[in-house]
Amino acid sequence: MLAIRSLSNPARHCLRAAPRAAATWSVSNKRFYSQERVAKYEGTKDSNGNFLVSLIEGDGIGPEIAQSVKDIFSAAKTPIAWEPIDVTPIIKDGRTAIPDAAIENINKNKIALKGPLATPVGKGHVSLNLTLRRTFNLFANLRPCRSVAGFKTPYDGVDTVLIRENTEGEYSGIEHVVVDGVVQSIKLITEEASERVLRFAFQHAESIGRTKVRVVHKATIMKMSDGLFVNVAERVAKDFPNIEFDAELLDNTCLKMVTDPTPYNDKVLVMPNLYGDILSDMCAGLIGGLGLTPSGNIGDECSIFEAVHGSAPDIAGKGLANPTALLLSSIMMLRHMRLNDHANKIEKAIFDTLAEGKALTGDLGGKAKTHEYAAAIIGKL
Ligand SMILES: NC(=O)C1=CN([C@@H]2O[C@H](COP(=O)(O)OP(=O)(O)OC[C@H]3O[C@@H](n4cnc5c(N)ncnc54)[C@H](O)[C@@H]3O)[C@@H](O)[C@H]2O)C=CC1
Ligand SMILES: O=C(O)CCC(=O)C(=O)O
Repeated sequence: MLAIRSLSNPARHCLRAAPRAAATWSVSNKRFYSQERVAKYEGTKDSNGNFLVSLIEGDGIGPEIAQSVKDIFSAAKTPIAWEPIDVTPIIKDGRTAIPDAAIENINKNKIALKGPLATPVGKGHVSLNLTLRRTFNLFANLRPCRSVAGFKTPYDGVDTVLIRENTEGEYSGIEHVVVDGVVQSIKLITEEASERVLRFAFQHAESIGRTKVRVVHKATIMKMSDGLFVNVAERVAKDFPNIEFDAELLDNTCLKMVTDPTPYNDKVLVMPNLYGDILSDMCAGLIGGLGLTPSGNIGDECSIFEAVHGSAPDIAGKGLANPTALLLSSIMMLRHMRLNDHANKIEKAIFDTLAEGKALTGDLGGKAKTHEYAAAIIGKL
């Protein structure tokens, strides 16, 4: 019997908020969301007609790579006005929370760009990255990963698209001590959150012209939690007859991807939270590292774009960081805002700079400092 009284406040809240998940293990036919359910951006503008975007510079290398984005956007005359916000955590009702002013700002602008936020290991405040995703119900984490033309790695032609459930699963943060020396961490999977991210995955496949969706899971072991995720996937797939659907065990996916990732180039992969976190770092390794991979946290009301990587404390403050991942995240953001011409222009300058290879940062084998690489991109706009 689960000792709910011994749980922390957030854990009690989560369990109470999800009674259906605990009680219902078979999948009903109920539709939570229509097929047309897609995140839409309707932005706010300042008096100069620029779109207002909330900016969280983040920790470690965050301010350095955010500076590159600001410089390049400014040089490219992108119609964006940044509103810097402070997400230093506060304690509200006994839980770690984002300050009200930051929440109001993101709710107003509907869109944010975020640098990495550091989380203490094994102690201290809960992850602010996860708190932001939950606060704004950013249910899908879209993580594309594509080989950079002209930059050679052992893998050619990688083009994976990974979608990660972003609000629950192994990252629900429900943990407690059962007795001394025994702790329990709960993986919470709900039919509702599974359906919304799975539906998003099928819709995304359609929107980018991919004909296959593959769910990645371990329902052989986690029969109820991953089993529910896979069951919902099978049901949602029926609404997308033009998309081929199948399922694969996570360990098999890892093996196959590091052997030859190209068979994944025609698919959208969708999976529970933790698997997506790990697999997306692995994909980054295939194309040259974390300095290159972007992501978008997509919700119905707001969306927050960020690099896949963290705060890189080992290189922070030295001007060595590669800003490409945050830059490509900001390109995803511009496309989400339907500013495609601006996105295309900056993206071309980034890829031309990488292909030329004269001003690469250290992680890509070059000697350029962050600002020198950014200057090279500006020179190609
Ligand atoms: N979404 C987020 O904000 C994330 C935050 N984190 C946080 O970041 C902190 C550090 O975590 P780590 O495990 O060290 O992972 P990390 O992603 O910060 O760094 C891993 C390795 O990749 C390198 N790297 C990462 N980004 C780079 C870039 N842009 N340019 C060049 N090299 C780069 C680092 O130098 C390091 O060697 C932790 O506090 C963690 O909680 C970690 C992952 C995601
Ligand atoms: O919040 C963190 O500390 C890391 C989270 C993370 O790696 C991610 O979810 O992308």
